[in-house]
Amino acid sequence: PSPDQQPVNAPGLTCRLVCVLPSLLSSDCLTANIVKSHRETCQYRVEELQALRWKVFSREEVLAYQSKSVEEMWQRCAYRLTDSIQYVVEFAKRIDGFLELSQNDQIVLLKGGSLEVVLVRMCRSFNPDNGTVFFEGKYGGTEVFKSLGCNDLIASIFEFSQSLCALHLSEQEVALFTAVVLLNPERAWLQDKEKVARLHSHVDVAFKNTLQRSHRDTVLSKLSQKTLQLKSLCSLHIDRLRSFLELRPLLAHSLFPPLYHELFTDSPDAPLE
Ligand SMILES: N#Cc1cc2c(cc1C(F)(C(F)(F)F)C(F)(F)F)CC[C@H]1N(C(=O)[C@H]3CC[C@H](C(=O)O)CC3)CC[C@@]21S(=O)(=O)c1ccc(F)cc1
Repeated sequence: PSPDQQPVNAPGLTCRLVCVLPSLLSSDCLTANIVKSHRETCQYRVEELQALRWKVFSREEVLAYQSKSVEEMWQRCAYRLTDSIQYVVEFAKRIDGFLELSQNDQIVLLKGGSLEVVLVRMCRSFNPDNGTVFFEGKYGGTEVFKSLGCNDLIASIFEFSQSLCALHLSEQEVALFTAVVLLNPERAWLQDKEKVARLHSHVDVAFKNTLQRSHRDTVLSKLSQKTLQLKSLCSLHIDRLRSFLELRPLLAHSLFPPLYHELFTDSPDAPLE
């Protein structure tokens, strides 16, 4: 309301509105930016993934996967993961404020959070009705990944997807949750932690506003548990990957894409583009 129109008897209300309004506007703009960035940078649309749920691997196809070598199966997954992570890098770059962070902090956030974002995005390609995930064109259960030799990690990943699906997150909620996961100011080695914390809190407020408007506040507390599970999943991944690589020190460099090395091993080579 312009000054001459404002009701004389409610200066406090008008002032509060004027004070709150810009942050609501900016939080809605940030929400719109994050949801748009998410839609533009997922590999598959959720409608496509749901339409393909009937395409399940046959017994023969599962056996074929199980007869592959450990190396070949890790290589296939590593390439798919590297591919997905490149989409996550693009998602991050489109979030308002991310490119204003220092190059170092952009890389620190992506090294620490890209796998977590991929694991959240995975719930979109997971079918909770039969516990299968979309992989190389069809849906398969944990048995498809048997030759990886890390059944506990695979089982935990499937359980995580199953529990995330139980929250029935909308695309908007997945978008905002992955942005919150990515912009984590607690990542080690951040140069300007305060700047990341400000960006994180803007996204957090936008997420909370969105959830409150759709009466989904209960989801927030459940999602904070999910971030703890993500952390343990990722350390389990590094743990299994390290033991896999220790057995094959020479093979590793030829087996995995450079970006995979840059993100998941302490090797100094292959700068993150
Ligand atoms: N190398 C790998 C690797 C690769 C992947 C995951 C885990 C690992 C590990 F490492 C782990 F967990 F340790 F990191 C594992 F399990 F292999 F060890 C989970 C996310 C998966 N993923 C997806 O689900 C994408 C997410 C984005 C989505 C989109 O954008 O639309 C498309 C589908 C990308 C790679 C992929 S995968 O498809 O190879 C896959 C592998 C194992 C599994 F049990 C289920 C799936």
